[in-house]
Amino acid sequence: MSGKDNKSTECPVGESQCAHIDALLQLQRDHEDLAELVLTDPLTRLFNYRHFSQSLDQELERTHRTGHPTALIMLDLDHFKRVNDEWGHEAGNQVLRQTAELMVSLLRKIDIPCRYGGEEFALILPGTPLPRAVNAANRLRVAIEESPVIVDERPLFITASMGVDVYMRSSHFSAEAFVKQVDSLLYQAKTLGRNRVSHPDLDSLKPKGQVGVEEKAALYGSD
Ligand SMILES: Nc1nc2c(ncn2[C@@H]2O[C@H](COP(=O)(O)OP(=O)(O)OP(=O)(O)O)[C@@H](O)[C@H]2O)c(=O)[nH]1
Repeated sequence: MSGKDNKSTECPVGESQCAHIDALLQLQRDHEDLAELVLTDPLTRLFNYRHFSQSLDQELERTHRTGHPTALIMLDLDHFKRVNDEWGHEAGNQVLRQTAELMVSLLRKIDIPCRYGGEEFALILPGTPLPRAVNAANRLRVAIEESPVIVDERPLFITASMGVDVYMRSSHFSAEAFVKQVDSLLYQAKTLGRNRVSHPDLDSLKPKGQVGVEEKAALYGSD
């Protein structure tokens, strides 16, 4: 701790044990705990819908400012109702927690994994072109498929379906419309048989005519 920090926790009346400072530090801890509670989902410890909504707005604004694309993955566990029905609600909760842990371990520190609701997750990947987001989604899909949850010493296998798309500086629609678009790709993944990642075809995304350097980087990455 620096001398400056020490000074900030000195007792205002010069006593070695200071009730005022203790109370202030406790208040600060309570405030941090509350802030975390407001923004996180208690079951999975991922960010909750409120934080997702705020972060997506911020990241899309950043995309407009900097030109760096924002990718969004919407993920839904497959046949989760069956898991609950056949293995019990607590086993279902265990699956949700393990899926969240896999997300955190496979994503970058700057990515924003959120529990969107129920068995649906939303992952914001700042500064990520579409092919990289699709790779990340597929890595996660395979990890989920290959990591059964152990319940009473028995393996419970689960799979996930995902939709992925990217928001670019040239995208002029709302965050809500973006989520809806990615959600419909997720729906497509479900109807195509589940345990898959649906995304726009890169060729169909190609802008007509000359492709700008920035747009090219957003679509394909800069390397
Ligand atoms: N254990 C547990 N179950 C949950 C939680 N939140 C939602 N669910 C369950 O998730 C299930 C979702 O079921 P559906 O929406 O029918 O979807 P599904 O069975 O996954 O089917 P598809 O999405 O079409 O593959 C329901 O049974 C909900 O009760 C939770 O926090 N814990």
